[in-house]
Amino acid sequence: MSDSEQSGRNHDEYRNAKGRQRPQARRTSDRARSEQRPAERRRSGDPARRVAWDVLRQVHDNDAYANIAMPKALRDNRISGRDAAFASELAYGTLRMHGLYDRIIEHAAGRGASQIDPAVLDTIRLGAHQLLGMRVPSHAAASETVALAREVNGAGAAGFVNAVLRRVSERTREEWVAEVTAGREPLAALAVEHSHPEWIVRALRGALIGSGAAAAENVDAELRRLLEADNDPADVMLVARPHLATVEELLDEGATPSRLSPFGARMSGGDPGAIRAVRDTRAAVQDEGSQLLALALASVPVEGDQQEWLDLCAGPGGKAALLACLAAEQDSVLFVNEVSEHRTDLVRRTMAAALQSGIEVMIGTGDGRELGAEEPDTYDKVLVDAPCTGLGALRRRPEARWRKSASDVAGLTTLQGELLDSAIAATRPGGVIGYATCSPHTAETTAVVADALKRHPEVVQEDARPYFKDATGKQIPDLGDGPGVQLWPHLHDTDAMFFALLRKQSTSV
Ligand SMILES: C[S@@+](CC[C@H](N)C(=O)[O-])C[C@H]1O[C@@H](n2cnc3c(N)ncnc32)[C@H](O)[C@@H]1O
Repeated sequence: MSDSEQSGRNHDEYRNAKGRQRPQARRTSDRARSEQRPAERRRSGDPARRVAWDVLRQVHDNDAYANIAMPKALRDNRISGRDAAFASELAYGTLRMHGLYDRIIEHAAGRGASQIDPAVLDTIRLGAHQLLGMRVPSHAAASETVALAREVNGAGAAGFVNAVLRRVSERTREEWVAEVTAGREPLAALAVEHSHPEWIVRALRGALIGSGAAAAENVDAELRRLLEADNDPADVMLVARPHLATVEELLDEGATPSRLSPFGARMSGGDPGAIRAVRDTRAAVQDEGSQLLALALASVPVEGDQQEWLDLCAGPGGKAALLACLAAEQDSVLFVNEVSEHRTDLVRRTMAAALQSGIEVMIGTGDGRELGAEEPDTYDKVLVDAPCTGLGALRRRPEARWRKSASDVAGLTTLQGELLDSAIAATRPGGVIGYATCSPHTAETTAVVADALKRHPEVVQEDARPYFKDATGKQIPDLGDGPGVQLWPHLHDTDAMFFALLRKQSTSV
């Protein structure tokens, strides 16, 4: 990227693009509520359950993301404190677990889930989660959900909801699991019990073995732990961006120190947006795995001063912001590229404090697949945090598992390979490439890297494990057989991030 291209991309084009892109049309989430008659609204008496139902409908009807829809719904309905925590657990837990609940509901209702009106099915799912996944007393779970059904589904549907929930409440969760998994093949049974699509369970099992996190004799126990971790709501992790904020600032706000990242802090409750350092982007929400990846790439030795680093596909910029701060520490500069103008805009917002503090960052929009040909042999370090299925972050995105399909993988691996080719071309001899995914699927991780190594004899893979240190400087355990690193929710309490370290040889082979 030349300076003139940079200034064009950074300022004028950015402003033009921003001017053209109007905000998305407002979601119609409140439609059902506003259509209700006041008398009906009063009868519901439980705004928290209603909010949970609204969020489920937005997710299933409008493809909304629950963790974006929920805070807005809570704000709009002025729900806070324990009620907000209840509504969130109810909606997120239901979204995660409805793979299991639907099988139970089918038994209890005597018909397939697809034969139940989707809005009614969501109400029953909420009731099932209260009965089987939360400590809500049975009578309250049933009566409050039937009241909700009366409000949102109508009196006729409420009778059906009542009958189904009464049957659901007749057995414990363990008894239901035994009932609905009976006769299924072991992985299919595990998929139902832990509410994951079966193709994902198979992919995770393959990844546990492929990365060395499990062997044939213990893989099923490890897989079970992993699936349980996916269903366990993860604490919010924060990063104090170096030189912009301190971990102490976050601890003063009630966070606790993180175990792995020296810049991390853990929040077990509360709203990260209420923290000043987060609001002004000196700190941010960022999984520890992502922090470790950026720290690892920053710490890999590459000869030469005043280096140029590149984040090839950077939106929304979480790793780029950390890398930019770490680059500045080494008197180096980060170049940031992202294909989507909207996401480049997000990168700028993520980077606001870094940019204001004078940290030099060059931000541009372009197809990362072309950048290697445009700027060959240029960068000292290149990060490819590739678009992927996101199977490593299922614990953070309640609905994500149901939105992916096995057929998504092939298209993504082609793009991942092309981005990696371009990153290799853009790296100067002697420089390094960090290839990362937020998925442990071996087709997206080791297979993409192995194929790239076949195409590029000028590149060798190095052991990335020595660069993964905890907050005290000790080697992090259980990183797999190497040379790539695979993190796991059940082993590291991080998202299942993958990282491979490649070095372009100084002389061509
Ligand atoms: C996994 S995300 C990166 C996350 C980012 N590193 C962070 O920590 O915030 C992958 C990004 O790649 C971008 N992308 C997809 N195709 C691309 C391409 N051909 N060139 C550049 N970026 C691309 C996507 O828009 C997305 O923002």
